[in-house]
Amino acid sequence: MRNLVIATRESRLALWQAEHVKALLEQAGHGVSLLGMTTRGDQILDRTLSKVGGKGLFVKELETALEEGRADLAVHSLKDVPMDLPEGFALACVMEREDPRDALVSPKYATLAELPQGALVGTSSLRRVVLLRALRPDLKIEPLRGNLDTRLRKLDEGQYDAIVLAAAGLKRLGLSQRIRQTFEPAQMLPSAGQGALAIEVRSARADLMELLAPLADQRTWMAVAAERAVSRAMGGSCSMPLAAHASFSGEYLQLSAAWGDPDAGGPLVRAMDAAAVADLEQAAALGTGVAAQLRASGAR
Ligand SMILES: NCc1[nH]cc(CCC(=O)O)c1CC(=O)O
Repeated sequence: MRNLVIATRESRLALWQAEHVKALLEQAGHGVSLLGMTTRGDQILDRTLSKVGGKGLFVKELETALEEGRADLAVHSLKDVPMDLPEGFALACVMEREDPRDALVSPKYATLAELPQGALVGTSSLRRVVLLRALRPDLKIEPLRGNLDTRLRKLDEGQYDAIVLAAAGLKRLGLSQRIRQTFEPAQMLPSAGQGALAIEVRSARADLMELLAPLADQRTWMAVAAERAVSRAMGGSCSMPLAAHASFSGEYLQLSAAWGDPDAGGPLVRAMDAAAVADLEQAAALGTGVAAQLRASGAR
């Protein structure tokens, strides 16, 4: 029996996710321990992430631990993983997806529609800002940063009338009773990879690739491969308000994407397509095609 070390951020959500993978590996007979660490993304709490360097901020320190052999694997919310991993790193697997939708949390109001004119909504992503603006142009939308507990505390202190965040994080932490409304993808399209967990290793570790393969959920992996191909083709970074969501209906993978101009506040550009998809390459091709449609409709 080998001992595996999981590098993880120390937010409650990141620790839950690392513990989840640890439990699965232990069930498979492996010894597992966690190596907790703080990333730049956790330290910078006063600025919108898109302004300070984006997704990589949450994964860099974990990759250094893998590189230095202090850890074997890193567990990430796939949404936070850059489209192209640095040379020498690879995703060993993408796991079963939790709820991919966004959720409204509010002490006072049960739905977005119930919010009064000009109500103050907190959210941390440009994607949510442009999608919220499209649904309710009257709302006042302010940045909201910090881990889940911090965001909920700011709401409870009365700094916002409502906040919008990922349902998956709330559900994983046993906070689903705080969700007042879950937005269907047609209403508020999720971010590429939202709700899915991914395990990153050094590409050279074929032993780990094999050991982790049973944790993969192939259909989730294909769906997020299509979503991430949209982001990649659009030059995706989190400074781009881009949404992409795919789900299977039988053999068919249905992919929708939306892009909004953060400055102009103009209309959203939307695109969708579906195809029979049986592997990651076909899934990525579907995503590339949808990105081309977005561009043809004016997305940059
Ligand atoms: N960017 C932070 C982040 N990364 C992953 C999740 C939620 C869990 C998930 O999407 O898997 C969140 C919180 C949020 O967006 O509200």
